Amino acid sequence: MNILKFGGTSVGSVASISTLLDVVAREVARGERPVVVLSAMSGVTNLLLAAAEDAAAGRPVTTSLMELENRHFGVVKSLLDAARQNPVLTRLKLLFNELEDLLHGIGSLRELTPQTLDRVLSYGERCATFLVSALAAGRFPEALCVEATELIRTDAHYGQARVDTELTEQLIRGFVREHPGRLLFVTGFIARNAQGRVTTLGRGGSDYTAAILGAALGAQEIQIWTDVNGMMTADPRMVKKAFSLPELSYTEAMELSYFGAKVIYPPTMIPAFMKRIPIVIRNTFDLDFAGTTIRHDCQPSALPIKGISSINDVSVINVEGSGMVGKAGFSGRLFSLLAREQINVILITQASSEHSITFAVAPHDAVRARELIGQEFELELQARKLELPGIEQDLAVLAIVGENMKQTPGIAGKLFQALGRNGVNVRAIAQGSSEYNISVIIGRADLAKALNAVHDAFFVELTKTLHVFALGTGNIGRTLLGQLHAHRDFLREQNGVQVRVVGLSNSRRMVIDPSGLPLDGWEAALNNGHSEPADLARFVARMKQLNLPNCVLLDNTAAPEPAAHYADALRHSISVVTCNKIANSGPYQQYRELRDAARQHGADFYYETNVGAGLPIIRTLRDLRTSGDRVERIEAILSGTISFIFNNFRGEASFHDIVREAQQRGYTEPDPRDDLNGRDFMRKMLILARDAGHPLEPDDVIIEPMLPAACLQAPTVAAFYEQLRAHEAYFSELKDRAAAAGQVLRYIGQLEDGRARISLQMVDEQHPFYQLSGADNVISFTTERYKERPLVVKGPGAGAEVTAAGVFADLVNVGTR
Ligand SMILES: NC(=O)c1ccc[n+]([C@@H]2O[C@H](COP(=O)([O-])OP(=O)(O)OC[C@H]3O[C@@H](n4cnc5c(N)ncnc54)[C@H](O)[C@@H]3O)[C@@H](O)[C@H]2O)c1
Ligand SMILES: N[C@@H](CCO)C(=O)O
Ligand code: NA
Repeated sequence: MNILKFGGTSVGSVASISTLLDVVAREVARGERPVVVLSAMSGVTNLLLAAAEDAAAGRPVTTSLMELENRHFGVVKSLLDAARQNPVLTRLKLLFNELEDLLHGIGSLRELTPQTLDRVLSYGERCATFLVSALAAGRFPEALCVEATELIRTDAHYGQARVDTELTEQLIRGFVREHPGRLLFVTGFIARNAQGRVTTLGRGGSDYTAAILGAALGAQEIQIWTDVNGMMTADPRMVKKAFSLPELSYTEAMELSYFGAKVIYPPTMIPAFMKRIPIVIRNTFDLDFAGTTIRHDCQPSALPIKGISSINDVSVINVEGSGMVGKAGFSGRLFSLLAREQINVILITQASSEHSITFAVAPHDAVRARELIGQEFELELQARKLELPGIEQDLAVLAIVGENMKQTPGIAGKLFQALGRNGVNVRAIAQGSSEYNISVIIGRADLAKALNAVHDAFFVELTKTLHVFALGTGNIGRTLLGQLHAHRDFLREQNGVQVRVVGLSNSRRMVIDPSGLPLDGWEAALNNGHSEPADLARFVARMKQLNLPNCVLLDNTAAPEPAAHYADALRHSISVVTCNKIANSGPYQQYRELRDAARQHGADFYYETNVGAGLPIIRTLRDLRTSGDRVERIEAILSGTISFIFNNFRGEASFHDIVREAQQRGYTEPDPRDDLNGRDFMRKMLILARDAGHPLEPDDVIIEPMLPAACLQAPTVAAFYEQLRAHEAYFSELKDRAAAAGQVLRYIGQLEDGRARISLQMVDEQHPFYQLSGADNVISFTTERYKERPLVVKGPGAGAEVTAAGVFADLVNVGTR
């Protein structure tokens, strides 16, 4: 035999009541005779409460009564043939008249006692249960409406009465024995005390009714029919990736539902828990969904946690002072006081120094709690042995829950790493030694970010989402977006990463969409009605304000402006990935500041493509240094453009045309003068020198120009190309001189003893840089370990595909090291 409990939304409409009856019919068809427990129609309890308060305040209640009548009558008229409506409407009308008299009584007395309120509220369940049983009678002639006042006996604690279990079980069994073969429709929530007065069972009371009935009758299963797909891994309104849990233990279900997940009210599970009756949470609006089963013998799960619960508004009170140290009974006094005054304490922590106790309460209790402490500890306060506590507001609780956490190291580490990396400050922590709940208090504004970050960290079989704010849609930017689009399935399946581009800007337009821009339709998005004129400061401000987890600022521009925002982003724990060299090659002070900000705020700052595009140069240098090696000398060709020029400047080709070709192939900077005047190379040498441990300033890198002065001074790109043409003779003379000596031209950078220089050289076959083609870069590191033969990295060092690929790799590595 099963207990089927239907919540307010399941009896809220004509459609849901029909479904409800189908569910009952399915059970009956299987030869079962379930007991059905019903809540009031959705909204009705609140309506009754408001009507009672109105009556007590002398306000009219006619509108409320009308609404009540309309809602119930509406269902009867839609679901019952006209011929059978009358007796049902009459009986309902009788109930409404009783209620009206009661409200008039309250109005005359101008008084609403808890006892009377329970009586008023009972009409919600009584009307709904009568209504549903009357509708059911058409399909099941054995249907019987039962008021739980006949079945459940409580004390006189109105509003939240305590059940006399023994007597109640006798009553229930007796009733069922006396009504063999009947299909019972029982009112949830209400009961009766020894004086015969109506009582209610408190919040979630109908679930409790179901559990009491289930326990008394030894039910096989208690089904709680609601309007959501069972219990989920986190609040689905805040965590889009939250998913329904197939199974939970009673403990886990209690831990999860104390916070947030109001699917089931925890105390209601106790009778079921005692008798080990599974509770199945089902969705009336999704019959195919199997639901969540709460049972004592769950299948073992590989996941360390079951879910993350949260309370999105709490206040914290921190009681501090020397008077507490080593003082037995202090916390006893404190918490008895709060208990006596009905202040619910959500979480408590005390450091072993005993110098302070922190506890969290609902915001509406905070001021009173503080006042009570002021009164209770007046003497200690006067003697300055205690400080009058302050109230910290706008806080939230996040808790990870699961029985598998027990005896498993690393869970807390993972939780705090996810929080720390995302810049979420933890204000207080609590974990019981039972080890199935770790709770942290954090700022309310960080809750959504924290929930998502922690969800990503623990449910690793799901994909992690990177939230990217990208600048630049030029040569590199658009190529990268194309690569991300082309590889999105691979990324998700192989790396468990989803890249969501939330913000995109070029120098003209920008667009921000927290749900993610289409990677293949970004051009349209950048120009449609949701986009706006580019405004970097606003873009960055929105990025910070959205406060998304695993957030990355991506700079694919060649502009100086974005660099000014890197440190700010890093300080907000937003990682920065850039192929733009400007930030790393400005004043040394700025270079340092960025690294400090990244380290202090747990964010990543990746810039592999600053040197040698996608070639692993920055990474190699870092690995050498972190493993204790010391770089003695670097020799390198780091201008892909110039490399391409010298590799192709042969025979009849003109210098001018080759430079143009390098630009067309996407090797050059947006302004090719930056390559040919050595500035781009200088930036790379500077970054390498700094990464090798030398605090150089830009002017410290000596550049021997490879162009005649007139070319260097050209005021525009067009003028620059004209000058190149005008100096063809100069270039071919250079080329011929090298050829005559059996050599080739190479523009080479050197770093030795902390000094960096770039110069034009002619090298012969013996030189390791002789053999190059295309836009190859080559770098040779001579170090303490690589002394006899240097470590050499060589390959294409410019071009959109290889550069975008390097940025891609940096992006995917965010948060992994
Ligand atoms: N070409 C290569 O092989 C290579 C290799 C390594 C690194 N890089 C670096 O890649 C970067 C981009 O080069 P590119 O060839 O794609 O340049 P590009 O000129 O083609 O594109 C630059 C983009 O940045 C945008 N932009 C400029 N200022 C902006 C601002 N303030 N806010 C937002 N967007 C802005 C422009 O609108 C454009 O979309 C440069 O820093 C370059 O040094 C290039
Ligand atoms: N313009 C650069 C691209 C790589 O940073 C070059 O030619 O090397
Ligand atoms: Na690189």
